Amino acid sequence: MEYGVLLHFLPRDCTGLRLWDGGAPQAQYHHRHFFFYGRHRAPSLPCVASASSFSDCQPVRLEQKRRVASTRPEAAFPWGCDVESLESGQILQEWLSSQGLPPQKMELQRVEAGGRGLVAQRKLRKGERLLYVPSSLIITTQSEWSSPKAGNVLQENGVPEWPQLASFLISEASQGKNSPWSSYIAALPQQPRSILQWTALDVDTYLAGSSIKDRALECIKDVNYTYHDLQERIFSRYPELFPSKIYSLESIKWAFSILFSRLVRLPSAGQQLALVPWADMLNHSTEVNAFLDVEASSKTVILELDRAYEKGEQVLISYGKRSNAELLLSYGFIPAGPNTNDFVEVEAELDPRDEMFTAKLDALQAHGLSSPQRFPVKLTGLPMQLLAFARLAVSTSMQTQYYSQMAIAATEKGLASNKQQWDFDLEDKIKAFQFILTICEASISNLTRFLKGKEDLLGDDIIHRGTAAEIGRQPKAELAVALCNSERTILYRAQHVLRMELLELRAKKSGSRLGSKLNPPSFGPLEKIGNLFGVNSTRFEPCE
Ligand SMILES: C[S@@+](CC[C@H](N)C(=O)[O-])C[C@H]1O[C@@H](n2cnc3c(N)ncnc32)[C@H](O)[C@@H]1O
Repeated sequence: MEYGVLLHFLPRDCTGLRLWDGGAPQAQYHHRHFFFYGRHRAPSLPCVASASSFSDCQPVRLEQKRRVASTRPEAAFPWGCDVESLESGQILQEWLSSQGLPPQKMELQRVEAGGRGLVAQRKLRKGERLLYVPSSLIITTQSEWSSPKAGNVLQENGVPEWPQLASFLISEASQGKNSPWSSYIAALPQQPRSILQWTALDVDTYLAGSSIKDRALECIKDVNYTYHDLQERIFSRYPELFPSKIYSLESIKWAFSILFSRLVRLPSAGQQLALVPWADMLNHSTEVNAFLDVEASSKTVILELDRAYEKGEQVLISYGKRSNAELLLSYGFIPAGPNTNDFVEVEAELDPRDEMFTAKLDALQAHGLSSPQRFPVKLTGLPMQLLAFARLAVSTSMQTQYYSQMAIAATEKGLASNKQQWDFDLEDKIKAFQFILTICEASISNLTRFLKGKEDLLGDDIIHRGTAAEIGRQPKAELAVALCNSERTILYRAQHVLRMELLELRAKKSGSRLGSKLNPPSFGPLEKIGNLFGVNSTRFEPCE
């Protein structure tokens, strides 16, 4: 995963689509940038308030919740099904079989977390290959439109893949039974669970405590901008092909939510983006490493199992190495249990009262960074880049030539080329660790304040629940609480490590032997994923 991606995990590229090449080379559920013509050209949107207009971390009041509930939009289109509908799934499977999908070893069933999922009908071996969805049954930008003229207009106007695929879905959905994809579309949820189903007020209300709030608002805004761009440049110019009643903001949001939560990238097909019917009924697990891809010999989409399954067990795949916040944004859920890919973004900034502020800022900007700058604190460790930034921020040196070295070390590239950077003065090291501890503690306070405010709304017990079973039905407040709890867990771990580190450093400074007597920290139920911050392990690690 690119470092830059972690800092701006919905990367913006105003020239059009920029895809996020995250994680492993295998196929991943692919939620990335779909921006059409660039937000600067877009009209301002009354339905989406700007991030800065929202207050931070206000306790949520019941009246506010009622207001949110009463403004929730009704589905403005007749297609799709209830998120738990097995009947439409059955019809889908029959249609797929008639079109060449071979007999399956999994069956669509209701599952505890995730609505519907694919369940093994017999014992499945590790390494076994499943699915074999023929290429004629997958949707890509190359798929033929039932209304070829509409498809051609988008191609001729250079509309990027994401808005093209979204328009394809709407076009086919609007054809009803006349579309060859009608059985697929009928089995898609009418209310897919991405962040696009949240209003800006929902985000402001429920994600006020989380580092993800601004990203969520940006994401909603971006889809709004994309809709307005499409409307202005395509739909309004060809109203007979793109009637405004059908190509509405609501249907664009539905289509993007479907893409957010179901689109995959197929590595062996030149990284092609695709919707793969049937395969997209598989739910995600943070603990598996199985992905979809095209099998060269059969030219079909397959899943190779990375573990065995018993009959009746739900088969799971990986949507990629996603943090809980990313899973909430794209897929609308928070996984149960620890997620080793989880991280929370913290914001580090230079002190504007520092007399060397301008020189330090210049050094950062010369290397593509800024102040404030966001860094991902992962469940598995703190980023070394953050330590480099902290070192620059607390440096009392007037020697500006060192600033550049520190700024380089705060970037992904600089880290590899400068291994000597951590040999800095003990006093500066203490200050740098204290700087990071203060940032983490400020975020912890923010989250704690938010979670306390939520108690009124959710009842005392909910703060301690947050399991997949409870959040299976996805009330927004519960998702927000689960997210804030997971973010706070990461920050508590970081806080613990930093405090231990500071104790050691201060002991070293005062010549005491205390440092050598410290025990490795214990993380209770999270111990399962390893003593990640034990004294011998790396506490700071490079961002991937
Ligand atoms: C690719 S679809 C999977 C099929 C989906 N369950 C269905 O019935 O259409 C992705 C969606 O499934 C749900 N999902 C997947 N994995 C999940 C999990 N581990 N926990 C809760 N929901 C999950 C989320 O709503 C997500 O947006």
